[in-house]
Amino acid sequence: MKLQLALDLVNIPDAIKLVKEVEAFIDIVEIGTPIVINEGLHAVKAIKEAFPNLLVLADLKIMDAGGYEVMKASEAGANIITVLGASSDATIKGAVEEARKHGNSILVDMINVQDLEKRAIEIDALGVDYICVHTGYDSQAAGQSPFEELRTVKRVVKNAKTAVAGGIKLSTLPEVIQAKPDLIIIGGGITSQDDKAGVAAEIRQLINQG
Ligand SMILES: O=C([C@H](O)CO)[C@H](O)[C@H](O)COP(=O)(O)O
Repeated sequence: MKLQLALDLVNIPDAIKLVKEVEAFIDIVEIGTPIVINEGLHAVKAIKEAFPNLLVLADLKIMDAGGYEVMKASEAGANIITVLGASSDATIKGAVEEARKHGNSILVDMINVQDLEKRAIEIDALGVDYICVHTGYDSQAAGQSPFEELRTVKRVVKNAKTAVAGGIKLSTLPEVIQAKPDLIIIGGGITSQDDKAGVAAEIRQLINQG
């Protein structure tokens, strides 16, 4: 199980400062959608240059023009790029094809997909690297969590790795670990804590214990 730190509500200098605090405990840094909106792909480039040994995920949530947008993110230094599960098969196939040219990976974000089981099976056949269940901020605010959806994708996905995101914190991590996803994505559960390094270390320890 790998750990991805999601950075969403920071600018580039604060993102670098934050990653420095926890870099020993994480595998992947996510440049979240809000950062990309604020700073563009420069944020991906800056983080990759500052932390060449960490994998960088660009959370573009691509919905169309899969090949082109994956190309631009790859040129900026991203190792993993996100595409929405609700996008067309053609978009997902284009994204995968382009990612392969750069030795990169595609994570499909299943946020708000209505028939999760059916779409996960379809997407699993398209050769993507990760299928990620995700309860977005707005659904988290309405009291939702991604744990049941994680169990669904773990049951039906046979080829891709599985990932989970959406409000995960230290107290809910054991339930997530029990389902054994390949990738656990945590944003606010680390970034909004006073002792970020301490919490990240505890999270890493729990994940390592599996
Ligand atoms: O993808 C995300 C969200 O849609 C904002 O872009 C977050 O990175 C993801 O939800 C993880 O963050 P937390 O929910 O704070 O753990």
